Amino acid sequence: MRLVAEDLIVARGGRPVLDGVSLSVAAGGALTVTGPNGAGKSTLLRVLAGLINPLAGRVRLEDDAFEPRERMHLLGHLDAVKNGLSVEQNLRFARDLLGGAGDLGTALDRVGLSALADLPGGVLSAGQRRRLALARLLTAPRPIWLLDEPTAALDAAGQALLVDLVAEHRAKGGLVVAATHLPLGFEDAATLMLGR
Ligand SMILES: Nc1ncnc2c1ncn2[C@@H]1O[C@H](COP(=O)(O)OP(=O)(O)OP(=O)(O)O)[C@@H](O)[C@H]1O
Repeated sequence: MRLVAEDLIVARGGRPVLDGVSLSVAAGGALTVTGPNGAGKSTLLRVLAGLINPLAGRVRLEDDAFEPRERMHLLGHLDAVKNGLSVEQNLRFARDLLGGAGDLGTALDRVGLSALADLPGGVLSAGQRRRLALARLLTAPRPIWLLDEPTAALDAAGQALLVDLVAEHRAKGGLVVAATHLPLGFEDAATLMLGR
């Protein structure tokens, strides 16, 4: 499988944001998208996820029969935690919505949230919410991970966990596109600089 975007031209609010952006990431690969505030990193991830239509250009998967958006996880700025559901219920809801079958307890254990499984999502700290978002990647496996500032709010152990999860995902043939201002420590990641 290969994720390919060709000559994307994207406007938001009537202003040009991306002008002729292309990328190609093979199975097992990682691409880090960098650039100053407002350069269009989040916009690019949303276009890849099929949530924003480009004015021109296209996103496609090579060697894969599915629609790109059916194969992707977008981990965005907002961690989409439902405050009234428990941590485990939140994870079950997301898993079932995405048609996954991963074990909830195993995923919560992996991200360090087992002891909080029965707490309401609304009381989680920012880093704990981000860890819950990482658990969603595990319970509903999809080959393409689109990660927007994935280390935001994560402590050092959480950042190391992210590096491990990404390495395991790539070893299984997954691929990752991550928007970031900080070095993420992903091995052999290519870089796309926007806004230059
Ligand atoms: N819903 C929207 N309506 C209009 N303009 C928008 C909208 N969302 C984003 N933009 C504009 O698109 C441009 C790119 O925004 P985007 O969030 O993709 O940048 P970014 O590179 O991710 O920035 P940051 O580093 O600050 O997170 C910005 O100028 C922003 O103001």
